[in-house]
Amino acid sequence: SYPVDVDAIRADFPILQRKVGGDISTPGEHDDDDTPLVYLDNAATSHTPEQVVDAIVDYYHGYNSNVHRGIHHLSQEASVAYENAHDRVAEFIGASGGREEVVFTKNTTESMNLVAYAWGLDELGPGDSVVMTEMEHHASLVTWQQIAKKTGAEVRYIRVDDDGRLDMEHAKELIDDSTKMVSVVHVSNTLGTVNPVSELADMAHEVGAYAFVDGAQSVPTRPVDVEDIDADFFAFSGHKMCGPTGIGALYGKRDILEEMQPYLYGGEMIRSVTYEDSTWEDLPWKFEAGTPPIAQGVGFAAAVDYLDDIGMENVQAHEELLAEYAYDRLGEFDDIEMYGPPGDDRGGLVAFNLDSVHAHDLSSILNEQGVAIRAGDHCTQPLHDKLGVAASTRASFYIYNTREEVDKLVDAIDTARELFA
Ligand SMILES: Cc1ncc(COP(=O)(O)O)c(CNc2co[nH]c2=O)c1O
Repeated sequence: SYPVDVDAIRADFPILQRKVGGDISTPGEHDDDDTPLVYLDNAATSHTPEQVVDAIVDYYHGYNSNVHRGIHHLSQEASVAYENAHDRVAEFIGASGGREEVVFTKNTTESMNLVAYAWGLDELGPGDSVVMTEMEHHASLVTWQQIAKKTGAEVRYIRVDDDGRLDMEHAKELIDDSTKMVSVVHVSNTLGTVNPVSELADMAHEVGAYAFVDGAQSVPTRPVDVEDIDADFFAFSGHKMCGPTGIGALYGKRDILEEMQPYLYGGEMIRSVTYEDSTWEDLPWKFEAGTPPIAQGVGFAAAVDYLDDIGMENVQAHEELLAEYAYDRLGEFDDIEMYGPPGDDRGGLVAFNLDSVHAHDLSSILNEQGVAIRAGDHCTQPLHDKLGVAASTRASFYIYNTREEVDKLVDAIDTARELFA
């Protein structure tokens, strides 16, 4: 048994019935596919339930229009749906300020860049520091690294110890009076480590710094309350939480967003424009220049409804059950090296390497058996350098995966082991 009704959930995802293995040059044609799909790449992107697809189709069929209160009926319907989607996402993460504290972006990466450009370029300078961790995703690591180069600020990285957890004594050393931003990943998409973001936010606030949490792997997989954590900013993506691609969110405390200047200019984000200057719309529209991802916003809200119906405590329990099961199964083999904390103390993913088989070769062999996992550095290249490996293979689980699919992963690895023996 599982914390969620896996069979009922799987019925909402027709793609899970797919067979694979045929010619990939004809997307959408599957007549020569014959290998059942085992999808274990959810940290890269999750699948999209019928309920979300239907909401997007209903939008295009029923009330497609540009937003921000055109005079005609369709525009007003679309505006209400798009604005309400902001409220729905805000409610999901415990943002009591509602839509004024949730900016829709393209993805987590754009959310990170919005703060780096709209706040970082103005507020950072020589003598300032931005503190991150060694396990950051490139979305934050490269962004703050480059903004620091432009502004003369310094980036610092909290050490990750041998079992994949943060060295909090080192964090205390790095977060000091020079620190203006502490930007940390909540759940590592490579190690599965769950970082103490509330404690790190407190440490940031003690020195007058902001706390930015990268929630791309946490908002989809566990209950998140941004006000409990007391984050000043929180970023996540719709496509990793049953939503469509092309939409993400930046949560920001209202008074901080109010102070920030936009960094993308154009229509929809202005209140008045003359040849000499312009004034800005209210939050969050000030940060949403141009025609926004309207259909994606509707889909994002439908994805939040879908996950809420399952219950995020149940989503978390299911993922952790599968992560622990996978950690135990893979741990049966001496020729498999796993990265990150023990199986009972991690998010729903396991990155590993099989001795003497390069991650890309292993994932190719697994793919031939229908098992979809990720091989590479998972956009955490510096972390892989630190681990002393060029790449790793990563299995990541979600609400529709089962123990049997973990067993299929283990069997497929066995096939690879024999092939390379
Ligand atoms: C922790 C973390 N931060 C940021 C991002 C960036 O999200 P995006 O802007 O929507 O791409 C990802 C996506 N992680 C992955 C995307 O593909 N493989 C992954 O592991 C992530 O896992």
